[in-house]
Amino acid sequence: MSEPAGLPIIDLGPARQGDYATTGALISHAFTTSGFCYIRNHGVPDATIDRLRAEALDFFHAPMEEKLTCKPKEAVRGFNALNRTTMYGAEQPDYKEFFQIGLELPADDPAVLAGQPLRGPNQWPANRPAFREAMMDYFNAIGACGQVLLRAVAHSLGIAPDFFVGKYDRPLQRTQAIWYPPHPAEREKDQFGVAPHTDYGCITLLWQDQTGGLDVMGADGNWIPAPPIPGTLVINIGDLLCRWSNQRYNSNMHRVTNRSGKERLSIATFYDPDYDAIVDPCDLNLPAGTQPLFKPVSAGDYIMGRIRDSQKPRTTTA
Ligand SMILES: O=C(O)CCC(=O)C(=O)O
Ligand SMILES: [Fe+2]
Repeated sequence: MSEPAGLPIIDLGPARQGDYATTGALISHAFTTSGFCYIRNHGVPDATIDRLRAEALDFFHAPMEEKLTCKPKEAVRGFNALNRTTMYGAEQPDYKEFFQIGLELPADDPAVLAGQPLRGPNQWPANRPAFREAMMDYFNAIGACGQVLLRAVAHSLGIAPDFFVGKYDRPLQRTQAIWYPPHPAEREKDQFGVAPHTDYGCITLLWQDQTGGLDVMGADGNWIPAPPIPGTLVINIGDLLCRWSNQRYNSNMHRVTNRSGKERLSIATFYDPDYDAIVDPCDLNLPAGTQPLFKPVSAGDYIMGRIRDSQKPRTTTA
């Protein structure tokens, strides 16, 4: 398939071999314009994706009582039923279910004991070892891809290739299997799977099934479809990397609708740094004479603030 307008398909192969220059230049172009690109040769095996897809669908098709046994104890891990999140300014909560994991830490890990947000053991369903294995396999494989991307991004900003990976010792990686039932006909007009939003963190890596439904904001204010392209992932940057780069990189609006009449599955990974990583534009090779637009902030505090905001109860007009 050819490239959708404005959304280049970038080969990650050279970067996986340690050549960040070619990939870095292409990434820099994509991130300074639409903020989105596709990548191929991403290194996540097809078998890893296929297995997770099958296991995740099986889980989402299970009775609600079973899914609710892994209701999140804290903000992020486990099963989230329909309507759990609302994007800022949206009229309706998002019409999606999702199951989310993060870095697996034991209950007696010091960060967990200290009550650090976004840390903890994952909430797994009791009798689904294959789902658990498939999620963990994917989590590790997509994390490895994220590391390569971080090196290419660092190169593209003119800083040492290891700058970001040095801040991803115990990353706040959140991987979600997201299930979008078809929108109910009576709510089609104002209903989104995910309402228009920008992502919160640094880099998002997305696999999507063949259904379609993701749109990205074009420079002219019109939505550009970002259809599934076999063998690729969709990559975009979030608000934290936009801030870190002093707005050289664009964290762009996007949305999901599912009017296909069928279910849609995607697997999104928000690949973000250590909780205490300090995000300071001054560390990212600011061009001479440029003033930082943002004060330093801790990655975890920033992301947690955004997650809490998305989960606030809202009065809806519908
Ligand atoms: O499911 C998708 O295609 C995108 C989801 C998304 O944008 C998000 O969860 O932030
Ligand atoms: Fe998003």
